[in-house]
Amino acid sequence: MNLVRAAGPAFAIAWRASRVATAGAAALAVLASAVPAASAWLGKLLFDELAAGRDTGRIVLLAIGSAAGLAVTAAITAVASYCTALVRAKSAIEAEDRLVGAVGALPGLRRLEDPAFLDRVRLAEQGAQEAAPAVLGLTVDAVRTLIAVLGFGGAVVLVWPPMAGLLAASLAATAISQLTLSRLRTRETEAMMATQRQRFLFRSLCSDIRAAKEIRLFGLADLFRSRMVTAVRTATASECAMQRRIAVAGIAAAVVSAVVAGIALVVAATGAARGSLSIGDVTLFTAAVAGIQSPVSTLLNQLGRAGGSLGVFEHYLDVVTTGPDLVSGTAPVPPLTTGIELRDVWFRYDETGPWVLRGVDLVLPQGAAVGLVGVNGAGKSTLVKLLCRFYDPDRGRILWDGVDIRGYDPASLRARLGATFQDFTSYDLTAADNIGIGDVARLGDLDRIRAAARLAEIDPALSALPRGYETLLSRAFLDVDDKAGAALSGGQWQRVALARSLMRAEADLLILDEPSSGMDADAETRTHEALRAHRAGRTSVLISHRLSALRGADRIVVLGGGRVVEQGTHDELLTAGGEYARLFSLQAKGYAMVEA
Ligand SMILES: Nc1ncnc2c1ncn2[C@@H]1O[C@H](COP(=O)(O)OP(=O)(O)OP(=O)(O)O)[C@@H](O)[C@H]1O
Repeated sequence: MNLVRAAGPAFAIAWRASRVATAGAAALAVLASAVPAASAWLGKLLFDELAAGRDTGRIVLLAIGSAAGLAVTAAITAVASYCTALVRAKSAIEAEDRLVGAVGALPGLRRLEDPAFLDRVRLAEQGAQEAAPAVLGLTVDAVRTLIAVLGFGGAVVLVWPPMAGLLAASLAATAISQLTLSRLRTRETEAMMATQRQRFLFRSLCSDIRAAKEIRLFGLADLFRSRMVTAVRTATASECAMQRRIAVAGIAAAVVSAVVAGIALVVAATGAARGSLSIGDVTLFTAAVAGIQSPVSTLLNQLGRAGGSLGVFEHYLDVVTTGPDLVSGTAPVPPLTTGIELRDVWFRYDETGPWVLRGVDLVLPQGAAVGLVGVNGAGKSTLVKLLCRFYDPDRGRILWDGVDIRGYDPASLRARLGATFQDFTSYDLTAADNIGIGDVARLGDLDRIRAAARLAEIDPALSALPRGYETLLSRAFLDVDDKAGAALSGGQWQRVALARSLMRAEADLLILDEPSSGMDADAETRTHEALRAHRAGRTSVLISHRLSALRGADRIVVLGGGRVVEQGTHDELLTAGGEYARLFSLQAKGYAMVEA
């Protein structure tokens, strides 16, 4: 059962997060639960003394004792609540840390592209926050209930034994309804994930600055809003149906409890009228029925909630225990001496999808600058992703100096690469950090950062920012300090991304996927001149649709139909008159027409 599999790890999170607060919350809650029974017993003695009309001093003492019990319960409960809040806050940090760590440790990209896995991560976040406090609350309530049942149960059995059976029946009914509801809640949460995904997608689109221009220009706001509202309506209708079921179950449980309490009162009152029970017995008996019913129904309620939370927590356990999405060796990657070879590499993004690479054979000799060419969708970026080992080929092998890269530790492989991706990231960090994170070990090395920025032709622009390299490249804090941030243009961001990849000056392989697509003609020419000098004698792959940028490459490889269709130097390929020559002359013709 879910509850059993998940309860131990959930409690372990609370325990690891704070032993003192967890133990404190449990001990105090248990202590607080013992006081009402003692208080009720003092109440019984008080009423018996009153009925007998004995010693006033004793009556006062019993009254004070009974009242003090209430005050002590309230004080202990308040401290226990504080400890529980502490456990909740610390467990959330502990669980989130493990969750983010587990997702970040996945070596490949496949799981992160799987919507079902992403839903699971979202559910895991929810489960991570709720499960540990829920289990702690459940444990505390279970002990409390046990004490209350033992404390009050004796009184019930002594006064009228059949009452115990009646109580047990009413509690069993509540237990069944709560457990059914908890299962329903979990199933409901899981079933609504696709709708929720749609809802958040459209909601975030409506306020996303990157989409704002197109949304306004194409008048998409109403379309996206209505799609979001449809998703919200579906989710809300489902939530309302669930709440209706919860309400019906709650009414049924309340009716059963009231009937049982009513029977208890009738039994006690007729017993007292007949003289078989004292007034104290009556107060104790009625207090006992309420004293058992209340904690047991709280426990069952808690059981229902914990069941729901633990059901969701199962997703957390699945995510944090998920195995790596790439099977790898642990050996560190040695420096490249001969070259990298792709041997009959086949690849597709999913098992039923079309093949993107269909038997690529390619050698990237050590020290050679290789240019990669192909029409949109030819598979150039995919090939780069395989070189970085974000995925493994479905067939064939990629060899690093003759050794399959699957035998190496992926982190060690990536430490030997420098790369600018076509869809690079713009980080809300300072200019220095935006470049420095390209080599985390040199994050504070401003000389190195500036050298990389100079190579990418972005140093003057960054130096001129209000706080130079310490300026935050984000508008997130401009409301509190007008010098706190700065916005860069698309081409400037691209140069920052390029500088980031150049931080690893000693990289064994430098990959540049369209590093200058957003730059103006001047900047592009200068950047490619600088890169040409930088790439000389280094192993590099440059992808560019601007074929003139690849002219100086030691080898140009043309991808087509998922294979290498031709390769050679610029001159050799022009002479061959194949695909490259066709593309090159098309571009050259375009420039000639512009000049004419
Ligand atoms: N993450 C992905 N999941 C599924 N299919 C993908 C994914 N990324 C790319 N593809 C598909 O793989 C094919 C090759 O894409 P890729 O990005 O490698 O092409 P490319 O040669 O770099 O194109 P471009 O010149 O437009 O950048 C395309 O048909 C694309 O739809």
